[in-house]
Parts: sequence; C-alpha cells; structure tokens
Amino acid sequence: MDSTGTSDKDGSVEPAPPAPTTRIAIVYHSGYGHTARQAEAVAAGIRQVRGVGVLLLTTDEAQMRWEELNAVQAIVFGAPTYVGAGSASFKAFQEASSNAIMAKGYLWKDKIAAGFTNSGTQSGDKLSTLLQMALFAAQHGMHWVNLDLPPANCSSTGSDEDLNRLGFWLGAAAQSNVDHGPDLAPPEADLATARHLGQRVASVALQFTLGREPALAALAG
Ligand SMILES: Cc1cc2nc3c(=O)[nH]c(=O)nc-3n(C[C@H](O)[C@H](O)[C@H](O)COP(=O)(O)O)c2cc1C
Repeated sequence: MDSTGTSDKDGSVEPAPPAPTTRIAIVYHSGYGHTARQAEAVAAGIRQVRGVGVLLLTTDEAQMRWEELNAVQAIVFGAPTYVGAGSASFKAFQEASSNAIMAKGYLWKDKIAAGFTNSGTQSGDKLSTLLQMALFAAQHGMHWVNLDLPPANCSSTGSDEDLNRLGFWLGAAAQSNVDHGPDLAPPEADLATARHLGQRVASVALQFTLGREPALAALAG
C-alpha cells in the first residue's frame, strides 16, 4: 500500500488522513547530544496531537531555512545551558534572526513560542536560558506558552521520577549527568516533561489556528 491510503481486509482503500495544517518547528542546539534527546521528546509530544506536524531543525539548519520557519504556526526553542545562558550556537541563531526576520517586517509576529533547556546540574542557572528565550520571543512579538505543570519532587511523597521534577514554570527543563552520554541522560522524567511541553504547544497552536480565521473575519467586519 502506498502512502496515500490504507487497505482493509476486503481490499477497499480508506483515504489517508489529511496533511496537518498546523505545523510547529523546533529549533535547537545540542553540543553533545543530550539536548537533542529533549528536542526529540518535544517532537514526540507534538506528534501525539492529531492534525499537527513537526519540523525539527538544528540552529545551523534553521539559518538556511527561514522561509519554512516563516510558514509554521509555532516555534519551540531549545538549547543547553552553557555558562549560565543558552549556548553560543543558539545565540548565533538569535542574532541571525534579527536581519532575517525582524528587519524584514517582524515575520514571526503572533506566532506561538515556547522553550526548553538542559544542563549538567539540577538548577545550573537554567532559568536564565528560559528567560533568554522568552525575551527573544517577546522581541519577535510572539506569544509565549508556559509549561503548565505543577512543580514536583518538593514534598515527602515526591520523587525524581515526577513530571517537572526540577520545578520550572516558564518552559521544560532537563538535567543530564555530565558523566552520562545521551543514551542515558536526560532521564525519562525529564523527557516526559519535554513531551508534555510539546503536547501543550500543539494544543495551543491548534486553538490559535482553528480559532484565528473566524476571529480575523469578525475583526475585519
Ligand atoms: C561550555 C559549557 C558550559 C556549561 N555550563 C553549564 C552551566 O552553566 N550550568 C550547568 O548546569 N551545566 C553546564 N554545562 C553542562 C551542560 O549543560 C551539560 O553537559 C548538557 O547536558 C550539555 O548538553 P548538550 O549535550 O546538548 O550539549 C556546561 C557545559 C559546557 C560544555
């Protein structure tokens, strides 16, 4: 059977589901592969929401594919925290967007945005990186979506296996032991937290996409 449909027992063909009309890009950097695992988890969360597609790009790839980024409804930013901020490669992508996107008329205005970061220690000053991403989104006129998970692992019944075990609100955080490769880190709880962020952004983007057309028509009328 080709990709256009599925065949059931009597040989009849069911039409393939329509291509997603809501698309979300993930733009991330990962020096050693740990944040890449988190990015893949965000993508998996997005794919769980029917009707939403994903474009997964490194910060280097993104700088060659601005037009594709301009066409998506949401962009999720991801970077490891290096020296208390997003990595230099992520910063290079941010700066490149100034000429490529802002100077050309704020082409990302009103897109949805969200972010995630990963680092070696439990805190590791990851909040600084999430703030950097939220400010970046604000400078582009984007709408920031938070994590929407209660902080966990903060009571006698909490554990390291809880969703949002690191207790962030602004975006998804992960922690990777510095002596573990990306096959072992970040742990499942942090990948599940990243999947949650992906699902949430997909849900919000879908609401914006489906709700926006009638809203604009009403405003124009
Ligand atoms: C140059 C450099 C600076 C780092 N600074 C921090 C830091 O400020 N806080 C922290 O918790 N971890 C820090 N780390 C650890 C990384 O965040 C951690 O190893 C992370 O998993 C790397 O992600 P990646 O494999 O996607 O590059 C630093 C690592 C490097 C290489």
